[in-house]
Amino acid sequence: MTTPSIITALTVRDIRFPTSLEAHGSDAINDPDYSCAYVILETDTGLRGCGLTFTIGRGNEIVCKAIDAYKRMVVGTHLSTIYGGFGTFWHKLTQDPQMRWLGPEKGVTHLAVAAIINALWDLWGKIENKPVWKLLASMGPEEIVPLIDFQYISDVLTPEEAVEILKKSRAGILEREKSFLNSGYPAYTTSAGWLGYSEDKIKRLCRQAKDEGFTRFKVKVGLSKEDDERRLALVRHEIGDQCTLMVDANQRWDVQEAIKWMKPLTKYNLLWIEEPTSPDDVLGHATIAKALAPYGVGVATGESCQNRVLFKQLLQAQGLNFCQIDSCRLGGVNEILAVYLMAHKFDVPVCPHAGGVGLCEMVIHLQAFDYLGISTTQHNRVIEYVDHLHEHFVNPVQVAGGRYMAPTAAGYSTEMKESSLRKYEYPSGSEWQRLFSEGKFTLN
Ligand SMILES: C[C@H](O)[C@@H](O)CC(=O)C(=O)O
Ligand SMILES: [Mg+2]
Repeated sequence: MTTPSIITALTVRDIRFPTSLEAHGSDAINDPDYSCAYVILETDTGLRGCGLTFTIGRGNEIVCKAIDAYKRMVVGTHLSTIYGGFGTFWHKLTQDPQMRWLGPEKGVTHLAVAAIINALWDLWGKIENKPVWKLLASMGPEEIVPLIDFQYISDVLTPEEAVEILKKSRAGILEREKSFLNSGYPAYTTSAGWLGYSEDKIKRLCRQAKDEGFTRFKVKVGLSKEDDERRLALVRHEIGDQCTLMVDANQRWDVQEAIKWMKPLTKYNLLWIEEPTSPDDVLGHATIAKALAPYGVGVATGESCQNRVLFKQLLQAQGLNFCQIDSCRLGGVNEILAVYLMAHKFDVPVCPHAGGVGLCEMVIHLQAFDYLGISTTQHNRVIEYVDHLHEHFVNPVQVAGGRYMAPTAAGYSTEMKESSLRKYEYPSGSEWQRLFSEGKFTLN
């Protein structure tokens, strides 16, 4: 293969799936149509890198527009400039002296950066003919650390400390890689726990997931105390006392409301309450974590945590017991590595968020590298799995016996099938045209 040398084009496509029709992904706050702003990078040799950032429908067009605004900083750039100084290139995107005003490093512009960075990692894996987890594992500490922008986190983690952590963690990496290739990584499922599902559907999906080997389940809560009690009693009965159960409120409560709401639910032996309050409320999370600790319930958060700086504060304030990085909310792999290293330093396990489209495909690469080269353990760590939309990917995630299998294809597993892109591009795709004609959706 001729190695590409320059990015010649960046295309972005608005891809949406009508998941709200069957309440897939529903929770106390969100009624999602799982969507992605999908980026295709083309190079001078015809090799393509594909990336995405996740949204839940309306507003996806705004993220696509934001990605367009970054085109000028990507198209025409030599790959040696990007991959030879990835942390510097990442900083250039996120600190552009005008685009920065729309953030900084949060919201639509940070989602846009994530999609571009994810596409660049997919391209890098394809150039090196390695899955991204293997690409990362093949890099030494002195290659990993320059990928990261340490601005605003150097009071907690310096490049020198990061090198020391990575050097120490390399011991045994080959044995851990063999173990990962043989037995993958433990998962939990949220697919039985969406808030809009009927009790019969929840029962059926719990049984199905248990038959498939899952022993960890997450259930949505937060709309009605009575409904939460009924649903948790049902799920705990279906899965039995030996299985692990977590709940997720998707930012529904105020701080004291969260504590009051959760106390009676602790009888269901819950591992964590996820997003109990605003993702911006660091001290609120710390108050909830302290109040629920005597009940043995941890706090998990991160899927809406805007950047490494907020994660830094959550870790400093002991506002989370489980760190849930999201492959598209942060600015892609480079920033996520910073959060993994900080979480390791604070001895907080990372359990990636993956409830969306394409997220499962990415987080297995990230969590595999945490196991191989950062925390070096799978203890108290688990990756979320949702059983939606994997059929639209060229290299979909593989899960068996309640465990993710190691991806083997080169890249970041983010490439989608052209047939799916054509069907689900919004609003011109054939599926959307059909849904409009049937009156199931109106063009908003
Ligand atoms: C809107 C999404 O489906 C959200 O509910 C996912 C989530 O919070 C999770 O998977 O955790
Ligand atoms: Mg969640």
